[in-house]
Amino acid sequence: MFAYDESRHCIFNRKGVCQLNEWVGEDFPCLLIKSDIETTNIIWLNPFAYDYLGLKKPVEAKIANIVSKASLIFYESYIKPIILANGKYLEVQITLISEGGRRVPAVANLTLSDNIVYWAIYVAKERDKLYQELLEARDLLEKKTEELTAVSRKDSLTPLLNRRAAKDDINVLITQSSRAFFPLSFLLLDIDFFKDINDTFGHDEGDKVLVALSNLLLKQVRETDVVARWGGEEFLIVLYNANIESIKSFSDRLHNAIETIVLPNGNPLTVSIGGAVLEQDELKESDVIAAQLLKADKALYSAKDNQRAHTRIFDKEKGFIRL
Ligand SMILES: Nc1nc2c(ncn2[C@@H]2O[C@H](COP(=O)(O)OP(=O)(O)OP(=O)(O)O)[C@@H](O)[C@H]2O)c(=O)[nH]1
Repeated sequence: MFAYDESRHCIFNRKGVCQLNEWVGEDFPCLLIKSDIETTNIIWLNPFAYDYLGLKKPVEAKIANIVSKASLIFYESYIKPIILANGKYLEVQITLISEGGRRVPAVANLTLSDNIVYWAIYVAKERDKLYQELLEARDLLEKKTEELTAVSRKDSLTPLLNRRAAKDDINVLITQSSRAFFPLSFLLLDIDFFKDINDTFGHDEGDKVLVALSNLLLKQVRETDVVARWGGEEFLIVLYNANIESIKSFSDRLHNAIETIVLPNGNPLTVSIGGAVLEQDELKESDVIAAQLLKADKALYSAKDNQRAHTRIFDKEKGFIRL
């Protein structure tokens, strides 16, 4: 048994506890609506809903008047059967037609009791805004992470990879080669008489030479190769799927290209290169990179000891081969 106390706008149950106070609806910052399950006539709205939808009292509207056509079809074909079966449907996305015909995304919670559908509708503008902000923050974070990763992989002076990033990339190539073998060529490249360049033209001019050479190296290699600044005036190039013949044609081209970098005194820049080709059985080494670099370094020293400005390859049978 319920009793309605008009002066307090309250419906009390037998124990005198207030069960429903329709005027409290004024305080809810969402749309509260009651509709008939059969006719879809709107029976009651809270003041927030009246204002938001721009309806006049007494309300003579149906659900069709306050939601989009697509939302109405969705309600009739999908939501209604569910609330008839389960008594409720929570968090459903609908589109409201607000005052002035504006379409507004909203989220509705519906319950069914005594053939009346109780709608609590939250206008999703703020919610969408928050979601949008979250997406933007995530995108920004991803972009910043990418930028940071790129910065942490770069050498501080030149556009080349630093040592650590190069090792990471070379290890990827080594793993691929272990699955289905292809040769990798390790080339250590060292500028000739770089100390003299610094001493004669100054450290800044020396830096410019390092940057010019780095840019040139990037132009000479393929996407799949790795180029890094390995130390002060030493560079590492790992050629993907390259044997001694490949190194020969690559280094011929490279020496010619490097000589187009002209020093302030008019002399061309030259470099010495020491190379080693990774054999399949060397993939078993505990540190494949270190083992190849040791061979390449020996070949580089051999080139430095023999007039510089050329490439030498370490060969375990023939010793050092001048290319
Ligand atoms: N400008 C500049 N110089 C550097 C940088 N890193 C190392 N160097 C210099 O590179 C020079 C290397 O000198 P050396 O090892 O004697 O080699 P080199 O003069 O090229 O002689 P060879 O290799 O035998 O032909 C040193 O003077 C270093 O100070 C750098 O980032 N910028």
